[in-house]
Amino acid sequence: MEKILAFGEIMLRLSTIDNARLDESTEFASHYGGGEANVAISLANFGHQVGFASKVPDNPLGYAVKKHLNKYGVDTSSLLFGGERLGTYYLEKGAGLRGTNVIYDRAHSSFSEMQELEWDSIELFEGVNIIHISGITPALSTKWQNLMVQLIKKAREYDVKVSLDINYRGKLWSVDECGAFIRKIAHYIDYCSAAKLDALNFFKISEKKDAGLDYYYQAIAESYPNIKVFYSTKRKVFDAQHNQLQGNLYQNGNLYQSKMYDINHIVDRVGGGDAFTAGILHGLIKYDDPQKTIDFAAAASTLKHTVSGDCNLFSEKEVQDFLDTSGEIKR
Ligand SMILES: O=C(O)C(=O)C[C@H](O)[C@H](O)CO
Repeated sequence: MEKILAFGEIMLRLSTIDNARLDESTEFASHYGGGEANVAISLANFGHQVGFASKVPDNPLGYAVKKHLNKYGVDTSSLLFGGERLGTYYLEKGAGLRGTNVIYDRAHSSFSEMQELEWDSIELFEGVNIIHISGITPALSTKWQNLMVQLIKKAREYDVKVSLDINYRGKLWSVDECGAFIRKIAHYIDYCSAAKLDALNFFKISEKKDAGLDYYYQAIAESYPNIKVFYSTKRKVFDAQHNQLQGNLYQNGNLYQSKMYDINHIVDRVGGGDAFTAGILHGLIKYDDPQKTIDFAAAASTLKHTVSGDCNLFSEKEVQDFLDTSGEIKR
């Protein structure tokens, strides 16, 4: 069985209730969030062997994170304890035309303050086939940019494939900073989330009139033939509760697309991309069929929009049932 190791920061998420503004909120719903942790949990729910490497404070807040991950079957033997605080983020939930707003409170967190990779590489990569990382971690500090390069190179030494979700976060760093970093590590990546804007902004591909997504993937692959799989979602936002979503997967020179889902009652959109990424990794590991993989990933992401919190809570069978029945009552 393949083992995946997700690596990144996990945070406490405090969300406003009933779409209240943050400054008038007297109570918050609490969840845990973090792009890579969300992927780990979703993969565990699909039945994979998955670990999560991070650092949280050595206090009840950190222990609660461990319990949260363990509840879904995520291995926490690489979860370190120490440092000052658990990163937090606030989510002011949007409604109608008012979009959701994220406010980070993660400076000086145990994870972001790490000065070196505190793991023993042999233990960290023991039995691991794929490491999943995202562009959120290097956005935390220049120190983390250096550490990520070290981590990725180590992963390659141990013959571990590298999955990167670019996950650009404009509140953490600039497009230029992100692009410079992505181009620095791109030669070491096997699977990469990227859409047209990522191709233009981060891989510096020139825009070509009327070119389809496959043109951009092919152009990136010419410079980085090591990237075997590209994937992205195409999203049309009507308002905070109504989006359309379609999945794209580029493999072996071909573009595969899912159907376009009309999600007209969004409960919580955050983590939808992570659910999609987990669906892609699941498909790459389990199905030797790119069309099946993209159909599964888009369905998994669509289902995620129906539950609160960052994590996708559906099993492989539930996603498969949804693909087969599309929302019918099951009796
Ligand atoms: O934005 C971040 O840094 C997070 O990791 C929080 C959320 O979990 C993430 O954005 C969801 O993809």
